[in-house]
Amino acid sequence: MEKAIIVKNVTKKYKLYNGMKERILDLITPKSYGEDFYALRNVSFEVEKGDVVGFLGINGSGKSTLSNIIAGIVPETSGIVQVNGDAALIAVSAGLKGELTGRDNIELKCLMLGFSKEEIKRMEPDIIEFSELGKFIDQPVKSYSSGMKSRLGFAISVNINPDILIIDEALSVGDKAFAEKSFEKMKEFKKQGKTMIFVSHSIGQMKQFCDKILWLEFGMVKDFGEVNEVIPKYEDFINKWKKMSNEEREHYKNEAYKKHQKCAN
Ligand SMILES: Nc1ncnc2c1ncn2[C@@H]1O[C@H](COP(=O)(O)OP(=O)(O)OP(=O)(O)O)[C@@H](O)[C@H]1O
Repeated sequence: MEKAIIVKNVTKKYKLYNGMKERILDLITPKSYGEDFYALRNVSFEVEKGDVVGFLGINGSGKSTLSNIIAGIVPETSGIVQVNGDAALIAVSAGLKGELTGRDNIELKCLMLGFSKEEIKRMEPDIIEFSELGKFIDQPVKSYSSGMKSRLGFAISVNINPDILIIDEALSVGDKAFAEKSFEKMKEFKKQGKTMIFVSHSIGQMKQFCDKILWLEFGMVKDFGEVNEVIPKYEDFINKWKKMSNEEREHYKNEAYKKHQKCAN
């Protein structure tokens, strides 16, 4: 099978600073200040062409970090990321410039992706229609609600028709009607055999839409496999997690981060 995405031993390290002073001191004497924080640790998985893979995990598990790395927006600290084709990320307001109008953002994003002015003029009416922004298309994006930004981002990304589509929580901010229309569009793409990554907290949508699930837990791969195998395990975990006290959750989290160290050694 042809691979669309190969992720091998990917780690993303951030520095956490205790206040502005530490941040500035670290700029002067790099690596002396701040605490290392691993948003992802040794993440490996492969996506076959035409597969729809859902990223699942509780808040802060690294789903958006990994999506951004695959989309080429955030650099990995180490490891290998191979993406075979154009990848477009649809995330809440990803890549939109607030000072520019919606229409200018369409042009800018399409130009950056290598479309000619003529091609953009041809695509523009479909993008505007899909976005349902009406006259707001000529207003600066900074005046848009998060739902409006998400609609514009979604409309641009689906109309440029990329090989790989990465949808990060973009359906959760729009209204129900727009989310349903977008979900239908995604199903259409799936039928066409497009490769997709879908980040959502909606297990129902995952079951309907995804072939495989990557379950991330505190930056590490907890499981990767067929939807029917991984989702029941995730649901069991969520039920346990819901019943845990704050102390129990903290303990669970600390144990997970200890595993980080082990897998790095
Ligand atoms: N620029 C940054 N600097 C420091 N830490 C960061 C940065 N970006 C993300 N993180 C941390 O990395 C971890 C993973 O974040 P990420 O947004 O990828 O998680 P997520 O699974 O998408 O969460 P959610 O479900 O809440 O959207 C979090 O602990 C977050 O605080």
